[in-house]
Order: sequence, then structure tokens, then C-alpha cells
Amino acid sequence: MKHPISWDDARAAVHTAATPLPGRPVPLPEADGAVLATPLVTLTALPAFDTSSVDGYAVAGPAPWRLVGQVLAGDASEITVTSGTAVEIATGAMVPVGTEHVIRLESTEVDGSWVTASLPEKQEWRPTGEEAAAGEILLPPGVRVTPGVLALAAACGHDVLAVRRRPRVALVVFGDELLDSGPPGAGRVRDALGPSLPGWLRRLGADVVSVTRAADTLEAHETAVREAAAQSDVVLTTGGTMHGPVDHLHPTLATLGASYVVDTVAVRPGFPMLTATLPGPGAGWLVGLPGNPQSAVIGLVTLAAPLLAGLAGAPLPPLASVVLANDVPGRGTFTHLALARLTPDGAVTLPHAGSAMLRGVAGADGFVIVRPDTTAPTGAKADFVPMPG
Ligand SMILES: Nc1nc2c(c(=O)[nH]1)N[C@H]1C(S)=C(S)[C@@H](COP(=O)(O)OP(=O)(O)OC[C@H]3O[C@@H](n4cnc5c(N)ncnc54)[C@H](O)[C@@H]3O)O[C@H]1N2
Ligand code: MOO
Repeated sequence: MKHPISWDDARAAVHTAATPLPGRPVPLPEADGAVLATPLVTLTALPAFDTSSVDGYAVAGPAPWRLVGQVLAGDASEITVTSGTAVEIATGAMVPVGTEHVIRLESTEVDGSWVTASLPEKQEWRPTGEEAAAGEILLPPGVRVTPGVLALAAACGHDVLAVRRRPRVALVVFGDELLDSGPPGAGRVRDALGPSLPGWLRRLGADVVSVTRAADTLEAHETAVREAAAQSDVVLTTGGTMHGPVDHLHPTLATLGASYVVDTVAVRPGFPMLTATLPGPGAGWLVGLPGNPQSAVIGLVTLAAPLLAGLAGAPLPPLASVVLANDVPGRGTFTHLALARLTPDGAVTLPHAGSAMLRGVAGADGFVIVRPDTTAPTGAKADFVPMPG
């Protein structure tokens, strides 16, 4: 086994090695969750025209004003406000040419076709370009599209957005001991990763194209990885990362001519995780997660999340910072990822933290990071890697 790379270096190495997938235009509703391939540029000024902020009257000159017309939201009215006249105006309507003030309804007195009021202290309309000038860059490429981004894109005139294709992931689960249904026992355990990883992967912005199981033979591993690679950008495997009698991942990678980007990481739990590139047309990626289920989740946040971000053209997922509500021990020369829940008192590490256990995972918000040769005392700040999504 190789000398393991540090946890921080592993994340960075995988992210740096990933070339973003091509961008293409998609209709706005389909862009949710994808990553901008080009800057978001507004097609018009925002607002695109002087826009009334209130229901009321557009006036010019001194009161009283004679009511000469009406302009509603959506009207392209050519009405002009001249001195001594008023036009009834709705919120969102274009402010007519000649308007000196817009006065809200409740500040006016109307008598037949005459309007009086004292002049407002503040302007009650939004001038053209108040929020943005036409052609202004509103967001850089690499930003993940949220409903907020979609709203902004629509407001500034876009029908489609240029976004990176979502990475396609094919999941291959190894382990003849795994059951697909019913209670565990007699040496067999339930497959906890096949049912759970697709949800995590979707939260990381990936499309899961297949979930398959491969038997514990070298031949079955090779076939499964080849078939998965043919239909995906990333093959994600679970189990078989060590060198036990039926751990076939490393021999499979050797047979396929794969090149390691990361081969074991100095992190506990989870150290036998790996990332490699597969040769051949449409060269793809393989991420090998350890079989112990909590270690697999650590492999997911350590290697799969940076890889998927890199393929999507997004930055390396940032670490959060938390204050610790309890002491968290280090793990010697390894980085320790400790399952934690975020509470108003700070990050509380969770029991059931063994790498084969899932009770902690089920209630965690993420992992507190304790770097090699350190411990993290109560009240200290620590880096934190959130669970996907
Ligand atoms: N001689 C050594 N043996 C092991 C070491 C070591 O340092 N020296 N490290 C241990 C660590 S740490 C881990 S993590 C595991 C990683 O092993 P593999 O990736 O080869 O995983 P498997 O052997 O296939 O499985 C390990 C464990 O996890 C269970 N498992 C596997 N897949 C699933 C699944 N989909 N759902 C639920 N549980 C799963 C499997 O039954 C085993 O119990 O190696 C240790 N050994
Ligand atoms: O490092 Mo293993 O992944 O402790 O479970």
C-alpha cells in the first residue's frame, strides 16, 4: 500500500485533477442545482423602465392636479404628465414621461377629477437601472444555480441558462455478504450503501445512472467497472478497497490500466479510499469508497464531493467553521473526522462513531475535522465538513 496522502491534500488533488464537463443551454426550470458555465449577464437594465413602487398618482407641478388618465402594470402607455395634471398609476406600472412625483394613494385626497396632496419626502418609484445596468455581470461562472439564481435570471430576461452537464455516476456495490432485503444474520449484513448513496450523490449535484451489485471475483469486478464506466462520468464503488482475500478493487484497476490520483488517505475513519482515472475513449473516473458504511460516507465527502464539484466547474466545496461543545480527540498522525450535530451550544460529537456504525451518521450534520497531531478542546473553533445537501 502506498504512503497515504493528507486529508486536505486529497480533497485538493481530486478537485484540481477534474476538468469541467461541457456547458450547454437548458431551459430555466431544468437548470436548478446545476452550475453556471458562463457568467450571468443581465440582458436589460434592472428595472428595465422607471417603475412605480406604489398604487397612487403620478403628478407634475404644484397641487391641485387634474386627473387625465390611468397607467396600469404592463401598459406601454404614451401618456405624458404635464404641470398641473395627475395620472392614476398602479404598483409596477411604467412611470409616465414628465412625472415629477409619484404619491401613494393613502396620502392623497381625490375630489371628482381633482387630486390634492402634500409632496412626498422620498421618491416612490424605482429608476431604470437602480439594481443593475444593462450588460452588467451579476454572477460569475461556477456558481450553483439555486431558486434564487433562477428568479434573478428570469427577471433579467433569460429563457435558458448555460450550465455544466450534471456529472453522471454509476454506483457499483461489492460484497457477497450483502443482503438486499430482510434482517441480517448468519454472516450476512444488509447493503446499507446501495439504498443511501444515490440520495447523497443527488445532493452533490450528480445524476445516478445505475446501481449494480458485483460478485466478489476479479472477473465480475472488471466487467462491472467496465460496464459502469461506459455509461457514466464517475464509477463509484463500495467495498474491496483493502487487500483481503476477496478485495479485488486494486487488481481490477491494475487490469484496466487505471492511474491513481489518490491511493489511501491519512484520515480515520476511512483511510483506504481512493480515486483513479480510467483510460480509453471518454476517459472517466473511479472513486473507491471503503466498505465500512461510515467510512464510505467519509470517502464521499472527502473525494466524491470535490470530484463532482470539479467536474461541474464549481469551486472546491468550502469547509465551515464551528465552535466545539465538547473535547474531540485527535487520531495521531491521521486527520480525525468526528461525526457531529450542530446545536445552539456548538458542535456536539455523536456516539456510535465506529466506522461500521450508522446510528451516528443518521443523526449527524457533518464531521468535525481534527488535524494530525492535534486535539480539539471544548470552546475551540474547528473546521467542519457538512453532510451533502
Ligand atoms: N488487515 C487489515 N484489515 C482491515 C484494515 C486494516 O488496516 N488492516 N482496515 C479496516 C478498515 S479501516 C476498513 S474501512 C475496511 C475497508 O475494507 P474494504 O473497503 O475492503 O471493505 P470490505 O472489506 O468490503 O468491507 C468492510 C466491512 O464493511 C461491510 N460492508 C461492505 N459493504 C457494505 C455495504 N454496502 N453495506 C453495509 N456494510 C458493508 C462489510 O461487510 C465489512 O464488514 O477494512 C478493514 N480491514
Ligand atoms: O479507516 Mo476504516 O475506514 O476505520 O473504517
